[in-house]
Amino acid sequence: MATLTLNPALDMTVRADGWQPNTVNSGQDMHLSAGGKGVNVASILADWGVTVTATGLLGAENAGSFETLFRAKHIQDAFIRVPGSTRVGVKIVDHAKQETTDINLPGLGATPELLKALEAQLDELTASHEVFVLAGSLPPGIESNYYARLVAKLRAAGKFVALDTSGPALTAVLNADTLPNLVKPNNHELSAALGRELSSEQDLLDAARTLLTRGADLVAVSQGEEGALLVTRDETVKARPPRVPVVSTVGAGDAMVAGLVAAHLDGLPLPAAARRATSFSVGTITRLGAHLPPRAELDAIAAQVDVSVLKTSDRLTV
Ligand SMILES: Nc1ncnc2c1ncn2[C@@H]1O[C@H](COP(=O)(O)OP(=O)(O)O)[C@@H](O)[C@H]1O
Ligand SMILES: O=P(O)(O)OC[C@H]1O[C@](O)(COP(=O)(O)O)[C@@H](O)[C@@H]1O
Repeated sequence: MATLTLNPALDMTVRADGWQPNTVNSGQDMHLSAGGKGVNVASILADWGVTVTATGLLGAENAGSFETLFRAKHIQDAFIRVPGSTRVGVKIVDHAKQETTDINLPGLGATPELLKALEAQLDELTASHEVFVLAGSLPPGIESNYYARLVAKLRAAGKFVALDTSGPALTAVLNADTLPNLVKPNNHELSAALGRELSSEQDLLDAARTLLTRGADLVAVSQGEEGALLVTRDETVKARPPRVPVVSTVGAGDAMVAGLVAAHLDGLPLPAAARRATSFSVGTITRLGAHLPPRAELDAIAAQVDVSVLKTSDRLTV
């Protein structure tokens, strides 16, 4: 399978317990990790034992930690190198309050020449890969309908396509004629993309079901520590995570996408897919960077995920 990251990020996680805005704070620790949504999905799927190719646009000047990650996890590096440095993603974690604050920057601009090279790379990968994960924001220079057009192209070629993005790029996909097989917005991203407040779980379910009638096969709406709603045309599942000591929530959503793709590859039924995806997310937030814990720890987390199958007509309480 292949992941596409048009806007990777070198995530700088600063631990500053009890930090306050608008004042001077002391930090305890700093950690840099190669990230960005598709990179994280690739990293977690590789931990699970899946053969992964990672493509996209990567700044040539600070590619080292990405290359180290790809080598360590045997991820095939199909990134197009871009002049300049990949953006830094600033993540401030407060272990005392169990809070994570993200500051995501715009990223390196793409040029028509780079997009041409990327298109050729994607065509080559289409010939040899069946599953594609398109993940993360679009950098400057890429039109907001980029994913929408790519989803149509990949699905016309018979590929399984998963999408995790936000903002205008998500709006464009959700309004297009061809939807991805799997879409995983969080509740805020889905509200913003549809331009209306989805304030109850019933609102989220209704929105998800509309996307299913328009061609998606699985809509997973994640809701942070509340868990996630996973909806197919036949079934609706709510997966609630166990409470864990959170090191950083960065990568929680990417881990969920990775878990859902791993479940798809194994043909798991929806409740088992929900359990696996949630265990991947919870396992990831107990450590820095997008990495799965050892198998025994992951299995123990999976056993603690609360999965309930809802009737289509069930009204949920928030
Ligand atoms: N604080 C938390 N405690 C336990 N599980 C969490 C927490 N935050 C996120 N998760 C798990 O990670 C999943 C994805 O998280 P979410 O924050 O919704 O994704 P995203 O990173 O895309 O916004 C959730 O469905 C949940 O299972
Ligand atoms: O591409 P975007 O939307 O700007 O997000 C980039 C950020 O998302 C991450 O992939 C984490 O995503 P999630 O926490 O949503 O799983 C970071 O590694 C990266 O800094």
